[in-house]
Amino acid sequence: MAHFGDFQNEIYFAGLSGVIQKWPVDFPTLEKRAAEAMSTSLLNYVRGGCGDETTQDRNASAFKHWGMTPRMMVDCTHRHLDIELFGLKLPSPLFMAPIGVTGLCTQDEHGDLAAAAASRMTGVPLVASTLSNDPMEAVASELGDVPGFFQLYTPRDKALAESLVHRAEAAGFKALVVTLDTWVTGWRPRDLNTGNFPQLRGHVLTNYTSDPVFQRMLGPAINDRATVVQRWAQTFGKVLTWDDMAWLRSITKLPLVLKGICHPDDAKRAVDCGADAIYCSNHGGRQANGGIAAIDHLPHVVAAAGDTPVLFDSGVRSGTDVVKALALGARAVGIGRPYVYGLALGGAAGAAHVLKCMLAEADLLMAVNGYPSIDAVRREGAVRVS
Ligand SMILES: Cc1cc2nc3c(=O)[nH]c(=O)nc-3n(C[C@H](O)[C@H](O)[C@H](O)COP(=O)(O)O)c2cc1C
Ligand SMILES: O=C(O)C(=O)c1ccccc1
Repeated sequence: MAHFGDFQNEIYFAGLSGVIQKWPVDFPTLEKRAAEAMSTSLLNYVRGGCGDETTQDRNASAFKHWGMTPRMMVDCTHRHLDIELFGLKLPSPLFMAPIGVTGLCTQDEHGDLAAAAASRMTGVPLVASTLSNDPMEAVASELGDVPGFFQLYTPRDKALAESLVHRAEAAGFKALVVTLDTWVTGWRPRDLNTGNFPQLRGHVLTNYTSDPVFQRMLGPAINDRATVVQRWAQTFGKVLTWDDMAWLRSITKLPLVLKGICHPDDAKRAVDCGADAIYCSNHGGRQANGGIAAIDHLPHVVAAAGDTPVLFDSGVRSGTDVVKALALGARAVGIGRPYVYGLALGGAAGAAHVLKCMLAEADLLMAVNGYPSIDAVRREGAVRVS
């Protein structure tokens, strides 16, 4: 696995000496280039959010309202970006958020394997989505020695839910991330106007069709796409309440992470119910419109979570954003759309490039800010500017 110093050599020092990267190093150019490479329908699905996209726009722009203060006369020759999470030592605080259509984002439609390969190339853990073109076992094996986490969309059928979780454990995933905010899809005008929902066209359902419980539910109809989609839609989104926590806790020994928590009281409740980590996120502004930016929720969620680690995503577009989220208390920081655009442009290598740029920028910012470690970043914090 490459070291950050290598990423600095590969991207930053190479740039200083006149080497031009194959793919952009900044998000706006990356998105523009990816938009040229992707089909309109896939681009709409990935880029879009809910309603008039106010929440989604706020997610990214709110990072500008947080500022950090540099410290001088600190030896930052060597920075330490490693973190501990679930007893695992991770080389950096970055992770890849679960994205249900990564499978469709490469030419060969094996984008889930490409995302896993990018994880292996960079050491940045992947949270593998339930919605996948390749079975989770294949994704896990592509990760090599880099730990991966499995994201669960909890089916209404409990036997199916338990089967997916047991498969994730057997495949070697190191944590279970249960997404709470998407038992039903948000109001997404771009997709509604074009009738474009990849899952409802039979894509990314391989974790279901490869599952023995789902196969039993369907019988011979497992080979009939229309029936698969219909049964999937019937079972997709269990309405979870706090009463389900005991059941969720009972079906796995893996660390349990609750994704989609934005309210401090929900964070407290999650900790009381035995969650091992809180994942503060508003699903990249794709579920509930009219909300405040996820990064503005983060400090309150962190305060409420106490010693329980808080993961964060939604709106992270640069290494600077990564450092700000850490300064506001996140233990680990996830990115969504940026690595998907990398995948669309250059497969595994393209996604790895995006991750390397994030890490190289974050590392360099820590160097010039006089923050030698993540502890130092957290200690210095970030302040809200009007
Ligand atoms: C195209 C797309 C598909 C997504 N699919 C999933 C998913 O399958 N499971 C999940 O928990 N979150 C999913 N998300 C939400 C991401 O995990 C993450 O919360 C969000 O993308 C972070 O925001 P960002 O894209 O602004 O970085 C998806 C997001 C996008 C853009
Ligand atoms: O597109 C998404 O954000 C997503 O996660 C999803 C998953 C299943 C159904 C609808 C949306």
